[in-house]
Amino acid sequence: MTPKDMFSHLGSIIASVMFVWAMFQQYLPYQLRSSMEKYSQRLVSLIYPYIQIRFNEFTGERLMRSEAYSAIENYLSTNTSTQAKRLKADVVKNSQSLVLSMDDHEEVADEFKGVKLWWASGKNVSKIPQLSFHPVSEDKRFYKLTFHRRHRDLILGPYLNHVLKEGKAIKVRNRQRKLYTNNGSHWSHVVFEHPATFQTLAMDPKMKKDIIDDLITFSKAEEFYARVGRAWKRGYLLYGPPGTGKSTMIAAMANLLGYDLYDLELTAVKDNTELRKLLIETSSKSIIVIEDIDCSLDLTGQRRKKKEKTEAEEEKDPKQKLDKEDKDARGSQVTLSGLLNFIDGLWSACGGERLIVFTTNYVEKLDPALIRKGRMDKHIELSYCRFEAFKGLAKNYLVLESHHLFPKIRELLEETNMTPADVAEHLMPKTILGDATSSLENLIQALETAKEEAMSKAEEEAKKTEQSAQESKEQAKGFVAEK
Ligand SMILES: Nc1ncnc2c1ncn2[C@@H]1O[C@H](COP(=O)(O)OP(=O)(O)OP(=O)(O)O)[C@@H](O)[C@H]1O
Repeated sequence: MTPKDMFSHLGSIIASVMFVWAMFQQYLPYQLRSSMEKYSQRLVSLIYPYIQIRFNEFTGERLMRSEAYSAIENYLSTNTSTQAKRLKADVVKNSQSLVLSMDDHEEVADEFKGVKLWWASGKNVSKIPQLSFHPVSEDKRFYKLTFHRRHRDLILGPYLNHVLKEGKAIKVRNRQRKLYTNNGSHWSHVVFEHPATFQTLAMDPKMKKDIIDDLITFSKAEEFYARVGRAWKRGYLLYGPPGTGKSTMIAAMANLLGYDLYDLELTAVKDNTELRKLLIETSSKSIIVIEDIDCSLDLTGQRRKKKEKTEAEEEKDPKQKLDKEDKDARGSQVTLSGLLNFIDGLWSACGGERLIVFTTNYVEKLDPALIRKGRMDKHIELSYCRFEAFKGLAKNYLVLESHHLFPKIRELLEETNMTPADVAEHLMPKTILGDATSSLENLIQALETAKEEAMSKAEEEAKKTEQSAQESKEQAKGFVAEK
């Protein structure tokens, strides 16, 4: 039989089937037709070895958009862009990127633990016009999952859990993140769009890797925390001089994990009750940040007095002086024990993962109770810029992996304390046409000046110490002579 004959044969079979189907539709009474359809479906399901599950887009009496449908949509968005031939693209509310999903009546295959299954998207067009106050589409969309019945337990249990979890995680990754700040006992938010990432953060690469690993392990450790009966939280203490990247690192953490940020201004919180209310309102997958914890909180139970801050410290960090004066003027009765209570106890009342990050410029001033392990699990020192961190900055700012001025810079950075913020400032091109060499020369000059200043300061201090030692020696001599 030639292919042409085959097609004409097939054509006549289709024509006969269509004819029988038309007769069936037209002449059989409705009741007989529906019971025939019912029994034929039962017969097919006896022979047909596949199970099908349908997930409708809208469910319930009030026709709410189904969470399962939207999780599946997100889950399939990763598969569809590579497999499906017809895709739909949309900007979903609160999402930061275009979401691709398969178009109606498309099918994609998936595999789970060696088992193959199929997802198909479908649409029933409603024939009856609907009157509803709810945002109901007239087209009823659904996903249909098909799999062999011998894999029933695997698919209905672990696979569907995996799809829902993964789908929700994709949604979280794609959503627009928010930066919350508290105004008294209320949070208000803006869209969080800080460009800092761990890639742009200049620090020792080993230390950086260690922090990234720690964060990722934490974010995937839901089962572990549930098994050992601990609240899913982790505390980080970031300390180091101003301009060493503490705030930048927090932004990089939020970007890495896709978490929201809650910037908690403790001095604006009236008391422990208000603090509890604010913290309970934080959502899961968030980082709660308390910056400059040493200035925000009275570590002894009473507000600190201005004079406690030595002049030298204030000179070193004028921002803190201003902050503190401002805070003293407003006042807050949040106590250390209130904060500790929350960190220890109340976490358990809130589900989901949370990171709490404290920052300080003066770690030695913090009450040991606040930073002991278990409360602040990881202490991270952000320090002056050394050569490894500089290489990161040079790569980001100047797109340079090496340069003949690098050895000189290495030498100077080992001898001089300059913050990454200052180094970065010198690497910024001064003119649009500024080249890398002139930026590096600028930096060398700044480092040499800083080195000279540090040396003359040290000399001055040595002189002062010698002078006061001399004075006390003479005083002692006079005292002995008087006697
Ligand atoms: N390690 C770093 N890598 C890249 N850029 C940095 C780093 N440290 C600081 N910077 C740059 O310097 C600026 C100030 O840094 P940042 O605010 O993160 O410092 P900080 O330690 O939080 O200071 P403060 O204690 O005053 O709040 C940032 O905008 C960032 O561009």
